[in-house]
Amino acid sequence: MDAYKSSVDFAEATAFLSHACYEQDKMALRATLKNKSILSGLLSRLSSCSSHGRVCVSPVLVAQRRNNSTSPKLKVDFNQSTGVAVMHMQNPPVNSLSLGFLTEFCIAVEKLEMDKSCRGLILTSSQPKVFSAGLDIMDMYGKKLEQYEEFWRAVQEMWLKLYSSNMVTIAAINGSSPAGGCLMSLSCDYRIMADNPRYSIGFNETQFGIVVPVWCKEAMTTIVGHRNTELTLELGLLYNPSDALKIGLVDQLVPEDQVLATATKTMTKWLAIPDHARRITKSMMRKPTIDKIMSIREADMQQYISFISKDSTQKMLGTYLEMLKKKRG
Ligand SMILES: CC/C=C\CCC/C=C/C(=O)SCCNC(=O)CCNC(=O)[C@H](O)C(C)(C)COP(=O)(O)OP(=O)(O)OC[C@H]1O[C@@H](n2cnc3c(N)ncnc32)[C@H](O)[C@@H]1OP(=O)(O)O
Repeated sequence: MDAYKSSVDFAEATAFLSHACYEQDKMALRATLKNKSILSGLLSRLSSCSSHGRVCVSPVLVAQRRNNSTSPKLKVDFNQSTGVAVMHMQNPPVNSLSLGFLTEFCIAVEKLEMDKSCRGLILTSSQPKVFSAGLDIMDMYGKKLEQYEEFWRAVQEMWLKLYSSNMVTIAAINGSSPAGGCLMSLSCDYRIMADNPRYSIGFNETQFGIVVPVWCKEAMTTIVGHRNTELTLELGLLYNPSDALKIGLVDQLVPEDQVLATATKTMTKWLAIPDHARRITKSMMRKPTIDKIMSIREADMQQYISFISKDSTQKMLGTYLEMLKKKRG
């Protein structure tokens, strides 16, 4: 129950935040989130429900839809005639999933989710050569415990929002997508990747001494099976696009300049299926994983905080950051 409530806390906050698109408002609301007494007041006004595995919030707190909204880290183009939104990630240089980015991302997905006319979401990158570099290591390095907690809650929420979305979700992977970037695309219904051997996708975490959360392992197993998950996660493997296709980590490869067009065409095919039947089926496939994750959400949080704040973990992250920076110098 606590785990469920926590999810609603963040969902409520993100829905509320969609009224307040600017930095000051976001900071104020984040502060509010930390204040349990205010939060419980807000919660009592919130009627929460769980439908087909998707956690949703009371429409009372949901903002009016605004089309083609532009925020600093995301650009959302919503075409009302097709019912498809294209979300361009634009968090330079490498679309790392920072707390700020994840907050905006959750708000944007929540807004689209609540808009009945939006049936499909294509996720892509505005950055050259990179879909997403994964979690922002700066948010996992040298921070206070409460900052680790806030960050991890946003990571969990990003995954839950995408994985449990009622919309058809397609990842148009137009660049490298390691670690958290791979997780983000794995949460979608379909993955189309640019056929460029310079790009890579997978989970490299163990290579620099960290471990993916159990829910990431679960989600990956449902897609590429136990053996491929075992090999990828233990060895920290990143695949080139053709190897990723072979193990089923992506569904289709296309020339780089056709990624978005193919995603749009594929979306039309998916949207030809009656929504209710597709949604119920999606829920049938994903709800067991979502339920499992919800039931361990707080334990997962504690495990993350204790792991990430260890001196040995911090030392390895520091070394990895140095290595990333030296690569350029
Ligand atoms: C119990 C559970 C515990 C823990 C679970 C945690 C699970 C963690 C998941 C993660 O996602 S951790 C992040 C893993 N990501 C990576 O390892 C990717 C690292 N980045 C790259 O490999 C490359 O940057 C690239 C994405 C392939 C792009 O290469 P490119 O040559 O185009 O860029 P460059 O490497 O020069 O980077 C530019 C700039 O960006 C900084 N950077 C890169 N990635 C990250 C990141 N993930 N977080 C923060 N910063 C990142 C890099 O240092 C450069 O910075 P600089 O300009 O200051 O030098």
